[in-house]
Amino acid sequence: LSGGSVPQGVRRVAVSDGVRQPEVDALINAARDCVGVSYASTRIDNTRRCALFESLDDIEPLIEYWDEIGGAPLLMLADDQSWDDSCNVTARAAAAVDKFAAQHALLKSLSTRPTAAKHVVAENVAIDGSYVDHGGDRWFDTSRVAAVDGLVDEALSASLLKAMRARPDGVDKRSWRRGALRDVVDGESLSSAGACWGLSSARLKSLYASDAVMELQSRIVAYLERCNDEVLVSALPEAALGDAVGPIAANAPVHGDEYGWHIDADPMLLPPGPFTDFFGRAPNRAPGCPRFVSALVYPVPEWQPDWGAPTEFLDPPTGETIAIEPRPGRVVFLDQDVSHRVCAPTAAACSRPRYSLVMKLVLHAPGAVARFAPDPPDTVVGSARPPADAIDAS
Ligand SMILES: O=C(O)CCC(=O)C(=O)O
Ligand SMILES: [Fe+2]
Repeated sequence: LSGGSVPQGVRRVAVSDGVRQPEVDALINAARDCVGVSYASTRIDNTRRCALFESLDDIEPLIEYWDEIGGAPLLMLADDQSWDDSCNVTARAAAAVDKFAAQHALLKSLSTRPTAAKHVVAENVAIDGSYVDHGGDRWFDTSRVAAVDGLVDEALSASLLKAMRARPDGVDKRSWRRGALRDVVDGESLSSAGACWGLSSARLKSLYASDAVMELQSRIVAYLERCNDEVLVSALPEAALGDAVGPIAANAPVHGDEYGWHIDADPMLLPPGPFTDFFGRAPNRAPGCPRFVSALVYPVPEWQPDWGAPTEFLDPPTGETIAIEPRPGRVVFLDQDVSHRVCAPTAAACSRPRYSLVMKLVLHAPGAVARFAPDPPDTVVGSARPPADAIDAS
């Protein structure tokens, strides 16, 4: 423990190098105002931006206070012990960081099973291009949407449909309800992107635990592991958007429904919480930062082309759109910050719902951008066509 001895009545706070000195000063002021204790700072090594407070029983009020005064995302941790000179504060901080991650399922990897399933990347689209400034770097960024066929076979489709209590010929009103929670994030608030048949959160919870969904998830993870040298795939944790946005969603659009554009989530727009405290706030696809990806499946036994109901994607700068056809066995991967919408089935589909199941994933690739489709994309929509200077730079 560096910094030597401190005066009576003063405790220490250990801060990692990622926290600049003005922030350390602000933190000490906040602690004085909120906890009523004088802190002296000492530096520690940790790759996370974090601050560990000596002998502090309850850090929650300080975290709330920090958010209220608009402090930047910072992992604030409390050590219930006081530190004597033999105390290895760096190791104590590392243990506290790991404990926090485990508590909030921030880096919990999903299980994977090797599968024989052959897959084909049927659509590989770049959309919504723009320059991004982050952490002193500037780059041309595009979102990706990819349709992968063959990951889901007929047997898995059938068991997914069963687990969803989904009847192919019409919505089963004992399990499905109108205007069920639509887990979309519009700017900062949850909003409705159209009334849709959906499942209650209790049903979604048991659906998420079903063998069929676990099998689907493990195939998706196996695919993502094949796409990346090194990747940790986790389910969207409650720590990111609260318990209103779970790791799974289910939809049953029928003819006559209307839907608006929405995004599933944007890591740059997350509310303050354990997720942002731990990872900070970074644009989706920033290298080394969490990538929010949805994996969408259509577990329908058959779907005729004239029944319609594609998932549509929007390029906001140009207004161009691209439609991806629903197909049994297809998995559509999309960046969660891409604007998209459900299209209702045509009259030809009669009362048949075009079911979809959405898995919300967070991909972590150390130092890199986690991938879910090969580079380069096959289709480039609207603003995703790189400007000449972006090509020059690469
Ligand atoms: O079913 C679809 O086409 C898309 C569903 C969707 O975007 C969602 O549930 O967030
Ligand atoms: Fe969505």
